[in-house]
Amino acid sequence: MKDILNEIVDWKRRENEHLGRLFDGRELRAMVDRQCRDTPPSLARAVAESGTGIIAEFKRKSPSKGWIKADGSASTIPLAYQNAGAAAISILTDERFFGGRDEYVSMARRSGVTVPILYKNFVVDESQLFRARLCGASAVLLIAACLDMAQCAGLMRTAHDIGLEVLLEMHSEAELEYAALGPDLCGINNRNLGTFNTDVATSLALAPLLPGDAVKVSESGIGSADTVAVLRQAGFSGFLIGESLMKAESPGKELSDMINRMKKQAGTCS
Ligand SMILES: O=P(O)(O)OC[C@@H](O)[C@@H](O)c1c[nH]c2ccccc12
Repeated sequence: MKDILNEIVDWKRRENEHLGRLFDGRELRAMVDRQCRDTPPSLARAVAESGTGIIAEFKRKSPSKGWIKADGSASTIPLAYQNAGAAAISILTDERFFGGRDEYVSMARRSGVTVPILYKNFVVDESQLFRARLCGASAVLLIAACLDMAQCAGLMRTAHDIGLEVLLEMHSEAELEYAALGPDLCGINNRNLGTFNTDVATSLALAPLLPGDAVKVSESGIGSADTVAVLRQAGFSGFLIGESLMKAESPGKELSDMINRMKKQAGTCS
């Protein structure tokens, strides 16, 4: 089977080259310096301090599932997530594989989303960081499997320089060494990006090996309040949830039902 991650990263490099002909990195950086004087809301704080810890994802399509919600609107769904109690929103901005766009972040902001927004893409080049900041994101995802340690450290430095936080995604014990770079949040992806299969056991196995003071986020394959409870018990304070919400007729309502179940469970425990 062809490794999907390799295919995506190859494409990303070509796409960056093409986009770089329209605006090069230096121009984008100058635009950031001129236009972005605000301090975006902190994803790490939102996750650590919110009651739910849920980062609800706007994802219209995926390589494993195809179209999940082709007509899903970035002007209504992220805001519905926020109203349902999401701590933060994740927005897929890759177009070819996930049906996303940078504009979806600005559309969500314009619709009234004030919680932190995670810019979700396969970042391999700093021009993507500038684009993330320009469209209104608070944080970017960096994926250990796409970057060597030096590249990852460099991108993290640039992200911090322009006021973005970093959620660093890891998937295997070998990748945990990247956590020493000091990201704002440490993510464990339950999905193998080679095959796209998910298994929450990945988070449970790796959590004890992460630095004790890391803000820990479990990503992918989370579909119920029970799973969130198990992950919370294992030390996670953030839960990145996409498909199980997006495939519902009303993603906002689905999230609100899940949060109600979480609250009921917390009530029975105390
Ligand atoms: O839809 P799910 O299984 O709830 O997963 C959400 C999110 O974790 C997933 O979209 C994701 C995690 N890391 C990524 C990296 C790139 C693209 C997508 C992802």
